[in-house]
Amino acid sequence: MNDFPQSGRPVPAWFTDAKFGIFVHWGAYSVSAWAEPTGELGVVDPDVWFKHNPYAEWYWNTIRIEGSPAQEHHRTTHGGRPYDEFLDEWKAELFDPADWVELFARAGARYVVPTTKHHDGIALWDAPGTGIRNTVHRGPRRDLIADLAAAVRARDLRFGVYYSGGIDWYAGRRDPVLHEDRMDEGRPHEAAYAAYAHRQVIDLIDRHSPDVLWNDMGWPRAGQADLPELFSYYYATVPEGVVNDRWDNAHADYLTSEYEADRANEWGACWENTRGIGFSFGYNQTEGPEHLLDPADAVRLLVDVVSRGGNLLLNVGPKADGTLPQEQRAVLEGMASWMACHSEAVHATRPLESGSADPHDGDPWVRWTRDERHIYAFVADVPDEAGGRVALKTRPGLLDPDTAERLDGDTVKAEAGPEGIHITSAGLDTPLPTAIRFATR
Ligand SMILES: C[C@@H]1N[C@H](CNC(=O)c2cc3ccccc3[nH]2)[C@@H](O)[C@H](O)[C@@H]1O
Repeated sequence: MNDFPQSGRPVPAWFTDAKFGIFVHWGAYSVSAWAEPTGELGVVDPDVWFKHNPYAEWYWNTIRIEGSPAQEHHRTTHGGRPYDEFLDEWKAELFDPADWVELFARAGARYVVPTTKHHDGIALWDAPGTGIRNTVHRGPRRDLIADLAAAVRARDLRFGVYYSGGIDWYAGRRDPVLHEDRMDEGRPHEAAYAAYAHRQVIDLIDRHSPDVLWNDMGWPRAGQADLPELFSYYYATVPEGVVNDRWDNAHADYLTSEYEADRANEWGACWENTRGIGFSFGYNQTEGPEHLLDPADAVRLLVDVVSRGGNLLLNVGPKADGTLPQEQRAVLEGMASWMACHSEAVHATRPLESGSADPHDGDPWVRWTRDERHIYAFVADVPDEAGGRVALKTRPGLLDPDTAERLDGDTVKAEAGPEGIHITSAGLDTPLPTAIRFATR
């Protein structure tokens, strides 16, 4: 958990209003595309995590752990050959950034954040200091970041960059990380690496003026004294830019949580929860439907996060050929269908004042958002035997029952009740939430 106050700089309204972003983890690890679907970060026993890492983007680390199933898989499937060869095998021959971005936009995403350099040190652009170990000179032979940035901005979405400043198993020349207690041993802190990383982040700023600087796993100690200058340069270049909280407590415009880890960061003016659609960020071919969110799960996650004042950064892990896995597309398509009539209850809303209306888990499932003139109740899983009738606990006088309207157009009846508002409407017995709009008194 971060034990420092957020920067105090007001978070730009575009970020607080955005509510929903798409993370993209794409790399040489998308060729191996293999991990054990062990479970969620923050739920899996840390003693189990690294040897049975569900993050397919950690493949190079996991195959170097003696006795790991990934090591056995790498031996039997890839003959134990060097990880670096996956960069040359990665062709991205079907990469169509406009197709990706159209789906992201329809799903309701307002920003997109691709990995520019993950822990394996392979850059998805012609990054300074990388020589030919990047996707411009090998494998795809394409500046994947520039191509995606152009498509994102052409669709009027915001563009951010993920950069693994804290871990670089190549430039950092580090042994595998075996346990979270020894995570720091896997991190390079030398001045040479710090200068290398600093120069690359400056290059990304110069090339793309990214709206989000999403660093991961901290920053090399030898370079931390230079971070204030880096952030000043960033804000001078991108006045509405936002910086996340993973710079070793140096600075943050907003805090992040990941799956169930660091959930204590979910407070304050704005925060962001990130996770994959399954248990991995990089594409993992071993994941089946039982490991993935379905559209209702994804919508409920988004609504719950937004109702508590956060953003959701939901990840897609493209295949090596540049296509989005069909099962991940299906989740975003489901979100797009729902968002078509629910966007107003999500984007640019705020949480309700605490105590004015109760969220509820179970049957029914209830969450709330508001804007200047309306309050939105999201309802799901209303038991059938209740005949579609559900009591919403609200502060007396908060809502005008006569103004109730379902955003999907179906009919709803509302009347004042002893604990707030009673609504009666058919078809609320599904896991997919339905929003009911009320005018505020
Ligand atoms: C977005 C996500 N961020 C991860 C950073 N890792 C952690 O924050 C982390 C790993 C871990 C393992 C045990 C206990 C805590 C941990 N945090 C990366 O390691 C992932 O590959 C991915 O990029």
